[in-house]
Amino acid sequence: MKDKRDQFNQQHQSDQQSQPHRQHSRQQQQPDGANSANGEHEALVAELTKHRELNRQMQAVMDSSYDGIYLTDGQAKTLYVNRAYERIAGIQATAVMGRNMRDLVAAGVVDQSSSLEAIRLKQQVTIRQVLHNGKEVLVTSTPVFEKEEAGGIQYVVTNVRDVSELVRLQQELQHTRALSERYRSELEHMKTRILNIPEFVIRDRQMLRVLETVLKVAETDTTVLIQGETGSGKGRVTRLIHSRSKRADKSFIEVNCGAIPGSLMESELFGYEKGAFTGALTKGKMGLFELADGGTLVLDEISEMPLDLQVKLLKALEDGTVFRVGGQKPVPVNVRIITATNQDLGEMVKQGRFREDLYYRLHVVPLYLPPLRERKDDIVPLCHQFLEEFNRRYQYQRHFTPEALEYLMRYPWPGNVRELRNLVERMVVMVEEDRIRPSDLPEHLLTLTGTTQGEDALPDEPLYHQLPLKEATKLFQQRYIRRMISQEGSMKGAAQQLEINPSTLYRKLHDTGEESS
Ligand SMILES: Nc1ncnc2c1ncn2[C@@H]1O[C@H](COP(=O)(O)OP(=O)(O)OP(=O)(O)O)[C@@H](O)[C@H]1O
Repeated sequence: MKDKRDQFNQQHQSDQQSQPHRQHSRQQQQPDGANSANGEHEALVAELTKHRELNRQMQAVMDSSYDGIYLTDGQAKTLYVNRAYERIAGIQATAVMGRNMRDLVAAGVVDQSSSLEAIRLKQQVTIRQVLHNGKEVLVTSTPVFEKEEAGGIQYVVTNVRDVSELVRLQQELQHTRALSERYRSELEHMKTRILNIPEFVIRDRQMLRVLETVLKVAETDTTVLIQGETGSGKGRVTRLIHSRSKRADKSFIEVNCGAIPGSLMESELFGYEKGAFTGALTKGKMGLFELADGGTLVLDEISEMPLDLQVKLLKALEDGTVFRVGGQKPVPVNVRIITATNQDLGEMVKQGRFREDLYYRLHVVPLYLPPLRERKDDIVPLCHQFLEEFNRRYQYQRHFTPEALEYLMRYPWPGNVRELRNLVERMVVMVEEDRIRPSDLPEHLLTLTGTTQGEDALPDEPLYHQLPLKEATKLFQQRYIRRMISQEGSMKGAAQQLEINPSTLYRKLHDTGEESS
């Protein structure tokens, strides 16, 4: 084949070289008056030249194609293969020229023929072929029909693409993906160890990211706003920020804005001068801002702060000074403020229930702690942590069976980590054997798994059996209070409805019997 191609090229070149000479001699030889024969002859020569040029172009295309090209006639007899085909198949063109595809399949040169299929089906066919040299190729055969209508197949043009490289790359990619997935999970495991926060159990990826941000902002004095459902760990995060900050050895003061009556909040936060109001101490009193000077002040349930006080808080944050109630001169304070809430503060701003300017001032670094049901990876490690804690405390060797853990994984945990911690403690204390099985779990947990129930939902009857009356009353109270808070939109509103004061409501809501951690 190569010889044929070279012959073709040589022939073509010599044709071109000889052409001007021949034209010249024709001009010399033509007698005058023989114009018409002359014209015809010239047209033929021009036509021939055009065809030769076209042929040369086609040859160039075939030779420079990276894909193999294989041409057969309508009976599958090989007419032509290009250089790329020789390279891909690792054979000389002469080995297949003039041979029928049926013979080549029978001889094992190729395992199957798409040209034969295209002839049989009279349409384009694509197959994957394995060549005798082991290469994997993608072969597309296109039949070319004779000009006459209903004519048979004149040629079959086959494009042969070497996909071995592609397949190898694909395998490599899969391997690399698997490897990087393994590294990623190892890295995440290592990260928790590097973060070295033994008291903080985290496995979930979202939480790891939150914790990374926490550790980054801890070193700065930025205002942090922590949002998340009740029991999701906001309190823990605030303590972590303080303990990792350069203020760690200074005061850390937490105040729950929902637990202080609005009328007292200003004097609690900013202090008062002597004689500021009836009942005020004669020498006046420092506020929490002043007490926290040099350290960290946590304003929990910030959504409960009255609007007029929000203005004063913003001013204190902007100026770094506070005015005591009844005081005239500003008192400079150096306090890092961390705020926390289980309400959607952005939504409250939209509803005009929280000042927008303060929101943006607090929102410098927002942190969102996802609810436990959205970070199920944390459930089992948290269980183990709490089991360890309570086994140590009560001198037991309790453990959950895999089936019991399954239930814990499926439960929606409306009270988040706090609820999980309480449940583990209850289980450790109440079960008879060391194994904690599904039958030991509270009924509501068994019936609620797989469903989501709002945290304000009141428990079903079965929840109470097995529980001592004191426990059951406490549980009922907490759920009832939560429902009232979400109904009223604030702790204060709920306290009013329930005819108790906000600090009692707050205490009852958080009365878990747990040690403060
Ligand atoms: N990642 C954690 N690892 C270990 N214990 C945790 C974790 N997150 C929360 N806890 C524990 O869960 C309980 C509830 O957490 P915390 O008080 O921080 O929640 P909270 O979001 O501040 O709740 P609330 O909004 O009701 O005040 C605490 O006992 C806390 O120590």
